[in-house]
Amino acid sequence: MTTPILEARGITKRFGGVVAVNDASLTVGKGQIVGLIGPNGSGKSTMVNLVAGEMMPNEGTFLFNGADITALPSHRRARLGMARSFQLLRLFHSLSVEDNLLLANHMRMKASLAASIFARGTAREEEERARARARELLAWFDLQDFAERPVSALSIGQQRMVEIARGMMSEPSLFVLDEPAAGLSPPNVDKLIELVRRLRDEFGVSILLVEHVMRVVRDLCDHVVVLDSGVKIAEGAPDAVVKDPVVVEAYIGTGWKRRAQG
Ligand SMILES: Nc1ncnc2c1ncn2[C@@H]1O[C@H](COP(=O)(O)OP(=O)(O)OP(=O)(O)O)[C@@H](O)[C@H]1O
Repeated sequence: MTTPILEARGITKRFGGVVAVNDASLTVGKGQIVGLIGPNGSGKSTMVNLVAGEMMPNEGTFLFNGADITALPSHRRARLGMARSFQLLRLFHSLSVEDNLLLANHMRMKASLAASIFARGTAREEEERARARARELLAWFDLQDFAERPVSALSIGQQRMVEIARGMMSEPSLFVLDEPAAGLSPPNVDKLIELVRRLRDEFGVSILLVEHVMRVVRDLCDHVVVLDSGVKIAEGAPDAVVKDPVVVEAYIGTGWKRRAQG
């Protein structure tokens, strides 16, 4: 295991009587792609929201690069180097692709406006730097021909790329991807796999990946954590984890063991 970039230790989150995440721990090593899987309602989205700081756990600790970030809200975590994508894309559909990237940067700047202006020159210089970075990223994502088009004119596969490109504007060291393959056609799933691998290899971004599409998990992940009813029931290498009887039973939920035992 490489040095951890993210450690979730003993995380519990309750919603009234529902324990959505129950004393769960996971670690993402620097440069790793770690998968978070589990049946519907097992607590994956809740864990992602907790990691991103959009909600607070009832118990447990989050460490980012060894520092305790448990009490930090999402914008502070973003400034430390965390980005996330959303299951339901959060793009501005009537704005151009490039403006979506610039707006992400603008919102981040606003959170630390004075600091960024005094430390890094004028707002105009900052804006120009952001535009150059947006163009570089759009080229990297092979979206340069769509820069001026409204997001609404793009396919769902392209929109997912735009959302990931937008997250990359802040030069994150950890990217949390929430079901990036949902709704994609098989060729677009292939493209996504290739792109996520390149994100890690070329930018050195560590990735926490929530995904239902097992091909993506098996192809990409160095390590997989499985939740069921909020509890971590297994973790390990993807090929071993998907064959683990405990995991199979959690997914099919029909007690195949009972049948096997007669
Ligand atoms: N805001 C909330 N208020 C009350 N209960 C919630 C809330 N968010 C999630 N839950 C409950 O917590 C449990 C875990 O839900 P969560 O959405 O995290 O699961 P999931 O693994 O992401 O599911 P899916 O794969 O369907 O997206 C479920 O029982 C869900 O109903």
